[in-house]
Amino acid sequence: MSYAVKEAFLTLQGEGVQAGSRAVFLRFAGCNLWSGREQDRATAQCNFCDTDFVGTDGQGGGKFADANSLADHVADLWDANSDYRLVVITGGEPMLQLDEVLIDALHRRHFRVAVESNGTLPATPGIDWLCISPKAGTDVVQRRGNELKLVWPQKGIEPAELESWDFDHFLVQPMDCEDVRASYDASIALAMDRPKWKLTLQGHKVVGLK
Ligand SMILES: C[S@@+](CC[C@H](N)C(=O)[O-])C[C@H]1O[C@@H](n2cnc3c(N)ncnc32)[C@H](O)[C@@H]1O
Ligand SMILES: Nc1nc2[nH]cc(C(=O)O)c2c(=O)[nH]1
Ligand code: SF4
Ligand SMILES: [Mg+2]
Repeated sequence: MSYAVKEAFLTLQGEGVQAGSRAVFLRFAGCNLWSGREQDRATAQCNFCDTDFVGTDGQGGGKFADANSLADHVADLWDANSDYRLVVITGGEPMLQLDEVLIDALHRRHFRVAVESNGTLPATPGIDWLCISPKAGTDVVQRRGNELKLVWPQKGIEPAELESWDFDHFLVQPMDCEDVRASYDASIALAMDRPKWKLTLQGHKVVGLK
């Protein structure tokens, strides 16, 4: 299978329980909840996205003919430092393209494979670290993983109803928007109110990383 990659780059994971970890980010093009066009944002199923995932024109992006060529590209970005290899596969929605052939190819190159997904598609087997971030009004079929990351506030989601899902960590992440102070306050209130939830911040934005 071929893969459409918006961008791929080396950075530190900015979000969630693995925040601070050196990682190659592999951002697939395309999403099933928004076209990525600004004129469609208001009517999209997910309308607060902070990411450009349209096309294959970003840094380190392109079309890759097969899993081995894409896994080689990821390994090149990691460079000579060989231990603790981590790739974070995101998007867009990575489950539209991620298959077991690619996961196997990354494992053969000694990567741990982390994935960020909206949970509306079943997770591909073989993922080492799965983060699911539910979106209001969507049918989340993937209710098991390592971390559940709720962007907050979102009308139409009740945190209490997510607490029976099978995750090791329940995280609340302030929505980046015009009134980010209000998102901080709402997220602090949730974590103070419901001790199952931990506050996570988008650290890469604070320190100026991609
Ligand atoms: C761009 S999404 C790509 C992966 C997948 N489509 C998803 O939504 O989980 C990566 C992460 O950024 C989060 N995110 C997107 N827009 C955000 C915003 N405005 N503020 C905070 N987090 C945001 C998503 O919820 C998700 O956890
Ligand atoms: N540094 C950094 N960490 C991230 N964690 C999740 C991200 C994403 O866009 O999926 C992201 C991102 O875009 N950059
Ligand atoms: S599901 Fe993820 S990639 Fe798609 S629009 Fe929402 S935040 Fe962006
Ligand atoms: Mg991001």
